Amino acid sequence: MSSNVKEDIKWGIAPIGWRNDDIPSIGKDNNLQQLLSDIVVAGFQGTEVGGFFPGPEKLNYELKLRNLQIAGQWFSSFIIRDGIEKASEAFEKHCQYLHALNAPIAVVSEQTYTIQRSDTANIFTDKAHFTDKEWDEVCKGLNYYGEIAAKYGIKVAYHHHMGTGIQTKEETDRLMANTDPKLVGLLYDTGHIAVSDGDYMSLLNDHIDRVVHVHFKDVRRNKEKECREKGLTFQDSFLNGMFTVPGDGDLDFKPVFDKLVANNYKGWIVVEAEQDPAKANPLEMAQIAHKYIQEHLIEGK
Ligand SMILES: O=C1C[C@@H](O)[C@H](O)[C@@H](O)C1=O
Ligand SMILES: [Co+2]
Repeated sequence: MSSNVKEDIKWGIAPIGWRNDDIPSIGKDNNLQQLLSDIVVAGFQGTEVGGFFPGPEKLNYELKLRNLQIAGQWFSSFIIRDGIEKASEAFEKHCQYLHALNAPIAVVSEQTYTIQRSDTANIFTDKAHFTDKEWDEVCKGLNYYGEIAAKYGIKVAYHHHMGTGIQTKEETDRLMANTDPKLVGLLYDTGHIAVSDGDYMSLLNDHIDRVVHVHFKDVRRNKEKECREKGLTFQDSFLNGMFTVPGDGDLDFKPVFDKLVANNYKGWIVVEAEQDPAKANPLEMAQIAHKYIQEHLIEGK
């Protein structure tokens, strides 16, 4: 059965185009009210929580004024570094915050050993790796996160991510094979898998039944090539324009969207494109994405 596109799929855009959690100085003048109002102007239904967002009371107030919803929030997990018990305590607080926002998704990434915030590591060659014992610990911990999240009516969406121990399709296959489908879902991020592996359809095709959340991140392949040749860090790569919004880069989102719809995907698709807001006006980028989605993906469905 296919999705009913209008009812089953919600469209969001992430704060990362306005302000970047990994480099707080980027876009620091874009405040919450401005960001949320831009999202409404561009025509999206919601967003994810950014690192600078306030507590639930103030945030719910600002969201209600604009009829916006929260899809979820990134959680930096340290199961390997801190052990399952301590990591789970932090995760439970995360779920309580999401629950107060009525948000359905906890985006999880195991950040032990990640190089995504390094000032020197080459994002294309220096990624993290886990030992077999660490893999077992992460999978066990993620299953436990799934149980915690379920108490709050929330789903765990695991985010494969450049620079981390779970980046490639092969690594994501291993994660999916060793976690419980009822407890751990997959966040499919087009941009991360396209830069990691080149091919971005195989991951979706093989794990479509586990996908509970989606990030639409486009890639400028010429910029990616330049960044790869220079051996840049993750931050320098996105500041040099490696990522952009759908419709502005080289990925084809049509087969991705068609696959999701054909498989009866129900949930959020969040546009997420980290760039330098001083070079790429966030509202203009949001409008480009919205136009592309309407004209190339939704129309005719
Ligand atoms: O989902 C994401 C959250 C960001 O903080 C991260 O660095 C970005 O690349 C991403 O895909
Ligand atoms: Co993402």
